[in-house]
Amino acid sequence: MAVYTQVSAEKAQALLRLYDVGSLVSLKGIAEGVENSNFLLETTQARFILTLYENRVDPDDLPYFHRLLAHLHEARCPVPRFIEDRKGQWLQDVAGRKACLIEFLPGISVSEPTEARAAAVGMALGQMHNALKSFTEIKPNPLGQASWRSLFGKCDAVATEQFQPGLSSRIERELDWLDANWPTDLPAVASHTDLFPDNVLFNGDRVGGLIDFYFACTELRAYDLAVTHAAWSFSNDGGSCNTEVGKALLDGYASCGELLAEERHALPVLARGASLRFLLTRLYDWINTPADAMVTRKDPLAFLKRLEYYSGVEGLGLFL
Ligand SMILES: Nc1ncnc2c1ncn2[C@@H]1O[C@H](COP(=O)(O)OP(=O)(O)OP(=O)(O)O)[C@@H](O)[C@H]1O
Ligand SMILES: N[C@@H](CCO)C(=O)O
Repeated sequence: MAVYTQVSAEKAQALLRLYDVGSLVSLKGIAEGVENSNFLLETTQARFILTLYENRVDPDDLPYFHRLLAHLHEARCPVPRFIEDRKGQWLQDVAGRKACLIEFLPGISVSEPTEARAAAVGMALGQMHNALKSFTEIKPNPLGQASWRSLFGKCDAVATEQFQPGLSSRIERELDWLDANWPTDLPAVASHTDLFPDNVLFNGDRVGGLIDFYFACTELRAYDLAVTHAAWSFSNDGGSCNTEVGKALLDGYASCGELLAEERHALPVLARGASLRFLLTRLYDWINTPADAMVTRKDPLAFLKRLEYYSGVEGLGLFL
């Protein structure tokens, strides 16, 4: 349940008095998500998402996310807008947290992607990267390739071995391999870097919303595509790869965005990197989140399985 900070009806009413969006009808905590506290807030005029930023989002990064979403909205990409109050303020203080009122986008997130939906997501990602060519602000990726060794260093060695014997040496080998093979000269653009199925809202097979931009940063755009491939083309546990879904995603991307031959060539390496990134962040969270915490811990091994798949012969064939 991702409601870490409670918001009373009185506090929500006081917040809404700053805006010109009607008065409070209902306020419900949203169970999905693990990073922030999210509420579905309905007024006499419309529905909104009220997000309170918890410890994992640096408030200093919020203006970047605001400018990024404004740019994408201007370019007609399906992203939610931050709502401004009567004074033009979009950032508020609610219950001791930085908070924003955000446009509600209708749609459902899917748990079993089809080829049609994977193609639509690929197209939406390609369109987004195109639109962001004119967004020139640079924000380094705090979870980029250069950070993975030190992130692994923060995962307790004993707990890692207890989690799965041999995992430490497998990760060490992969870190070395990625250091030696990581591409550096590919096009970079502001990227989502976490476009998992739970961050895409569909109306039928049409993408109605791309949400949760709080990992957005400047990255190799083909890495963003590789993350999306790793997130969409496997069963949740990583045990099986749906090659047709993966192909539909890549074809959708190439039809709307730009995929240079050297970017396609680098995808096997980037997909291994993407798998290691989520293996490491999930491992770190697994070790450091108490088993009885309110948050559901995500399985790191689901991304070890993806890593092994991408490292094998079958994995290479995915991107030809
Ligand atoms: N703009 C929006 N329109 C409609 N629903 C939304 C919107 N933003 C968020 N939601 C709903 O709230 C849920 C949680 O949002 P989000 O994924 O941003 O949470 P989070 O805690 O920041 O993220 P995560 O744990 O996925 O990193 C989503 O799964 C979705 O159901
Ligand atoms: N998408 C991430 C969670 C943080 O956004 C994961 O599945 O590990």
